[in-house]
Amino acid sequence: MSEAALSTPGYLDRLNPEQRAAVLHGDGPLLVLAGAGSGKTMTLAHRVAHLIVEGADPRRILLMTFSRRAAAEMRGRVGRIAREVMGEKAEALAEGLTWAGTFHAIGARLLREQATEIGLDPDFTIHDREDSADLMNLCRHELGFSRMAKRFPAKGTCLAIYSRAVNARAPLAAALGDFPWCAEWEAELKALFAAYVAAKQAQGVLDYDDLLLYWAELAAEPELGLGARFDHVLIDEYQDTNRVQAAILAGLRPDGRGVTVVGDDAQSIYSFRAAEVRNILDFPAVFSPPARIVTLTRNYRSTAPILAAANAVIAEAREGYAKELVAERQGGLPPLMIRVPDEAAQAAYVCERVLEAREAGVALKGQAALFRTASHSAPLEVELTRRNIPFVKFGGLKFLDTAHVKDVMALLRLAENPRDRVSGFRALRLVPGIGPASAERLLALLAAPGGTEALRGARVPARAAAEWADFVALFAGLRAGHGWPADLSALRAWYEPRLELIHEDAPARIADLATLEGIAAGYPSRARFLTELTLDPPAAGGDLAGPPLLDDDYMILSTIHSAKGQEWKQVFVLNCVDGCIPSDLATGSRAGVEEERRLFYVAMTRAKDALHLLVPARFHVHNQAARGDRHVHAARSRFLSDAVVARLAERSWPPPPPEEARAAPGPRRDLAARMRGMWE
Ligand SMILES: Nc1ncnc2c1ncn2[C@@H]1O[C@H](COP(=O)(O)OP(=O)(O)OP(=O)(O)O)[C@@H](O)[C@H]1O
Repeated sequence: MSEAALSTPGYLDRLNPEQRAAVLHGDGPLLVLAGAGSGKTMTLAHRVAHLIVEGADPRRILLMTFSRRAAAEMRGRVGRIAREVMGEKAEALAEGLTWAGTFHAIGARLLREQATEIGLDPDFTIHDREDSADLMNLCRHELGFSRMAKRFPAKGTCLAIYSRAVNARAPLAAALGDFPWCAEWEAELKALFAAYVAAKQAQGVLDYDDLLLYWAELAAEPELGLGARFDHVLIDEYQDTNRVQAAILAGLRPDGRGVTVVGDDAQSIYSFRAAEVRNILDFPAVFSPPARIVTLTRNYRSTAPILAAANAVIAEAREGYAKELVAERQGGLPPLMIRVPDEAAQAAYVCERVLEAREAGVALKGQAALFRTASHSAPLEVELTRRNIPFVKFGGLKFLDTAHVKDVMALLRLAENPRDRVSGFRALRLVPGIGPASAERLLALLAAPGGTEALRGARVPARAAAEWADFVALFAGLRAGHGWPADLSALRAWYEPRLELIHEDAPARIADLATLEGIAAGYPSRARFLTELTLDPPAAGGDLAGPPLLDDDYMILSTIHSAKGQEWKQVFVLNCVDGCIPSDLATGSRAGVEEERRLFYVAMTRAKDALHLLVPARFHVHNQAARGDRHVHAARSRFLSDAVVARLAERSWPPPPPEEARAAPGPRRDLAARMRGMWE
């Protein structure tokens, strides 16, 4: 051990023996198999800090997390731990941890740096899922598949099949096993995917999957030297990685030296993105000698009764999970299963309990309502607003999905890469009078060398003529670059007056763009900004807000997927009924139901002190025509089996009226007698 570590013997004392073993493990491959709330994030942060304390160069540590937020938190934690040991100079070292981020964001940076060596344009732009579906649609149209006698799969389905095939590294026929209704189109889909790949390459765009695919190829070529750039590779939430990600790791570190992966097979919830739980189960045997496994089974988060109920849920999983978690925190009340008549009552119940807890000193930020699908929280959002309880919602409609933000991003992307047709198509049509046909023609001009100049003299429809010169001036400025985020200010100055002409709610949209400019200032360049935001869009207002909002207290509303890795003192799980969880979209297959069970387990294990599982007797059917009023009567979720319910306390809410109010026989107001009385 180095002197620094010896002089501070207390620095790993707060860890338990298994956690400490994981932190102190040497150079061979390591798998930390950690149950919910067992301190895996904490252990990983200590391991990184320990490596730095021991002299590792932080710039040669590759740390992959599930979200940008998780990476930022991890950097903060590492910095704090290292500072305890090394004092102020740790600050600079932790800041050197520049290769911490999501797989996709790191892939994008590495590919840009090595672009010219692997035949990529270093100015490539990245398409989000929607842009990718649009490009797929364009190819589908150009191949004549949109005019087939029999209906050809829609653009989103085509993209899903493509993505499944490449991420699972499976032949198309195998990927079609998950889309049996499309199997008859195998030959056409193959032609379509070839055209899609050619279009992406011609336009200098990469989609999400490409970032991993190209990276896997790059990592597999030792002479390109990627593996030699890093001494340590650490990956969090390994249960949610897919085969391509496993291939990247294998390429970077064929012998497993310096590799640490951390995860929990019982929390694997992303198979719909081709995540492969076998990655973590098979990890030790990939290496020879096999990786060391450290198992963390002490749960520090939840009280014993909450953990007992969560353990009972996962015990019914089809595959057995090896770790039965043991609670460190004894005492506490059993989780509540609350029966409510409907979602309005559910919302009222949550609000009452939240306010009650706040009176008792639990901050709103320590309380969260979790739900399977973003739309499930709508009645609660109304009730919270009515009662003036501030909240921030994670998951669901993203800030970047709004039309005006997409417009701005498209124009910035086109300035970055004038060959990007999907972005160009959107951006050019912002000029009033430019329709689809003109946009196509102008894009062809723009894609040729000297394109920006060619735009100046381009023929445009008469209706667009007045605005055209302004647009070209803006675009030429953006191409040349005013600096960052000055580009965005220039763009806003052009776009916002136009927004005011089109939209009644322009002020709100302009406020969004001001927020966007605030975020932009946090990135060193336009390319980094576009890349990072496209890959990991801010999930909620809270993600975007600067310090003022962060000082406020607000409750958290989150989809269960977005709640991964987090914890709160009091947790409400909404709509614990069949059809919501498990979602009726998943009940078609056993694997689907098993994944929903793990999702329910993730939700329950977020709670530290209090857990409320809400079971409305009827719930509103979502995805129906606007203002539709279909309700269904709901059955308690199948995951709340008798064995699980035995570990819960059951209540009805609102409570039945007191005995005496109910007891009086006969009608409370005898209107019939009044009617008779009129004639007496
Ligand atoms: N050795 C320990 N002593 C005391 N508290 C601990 C210890 N290890 C972890 N904790 C606490 O337990 C809680 C859970 O830790 P952490 O978030 O790291 O768990 P996790 O395994 O990443 O959870 P999950 O996978 O469920 O998201 C945190 O509040 C953390 O501070």
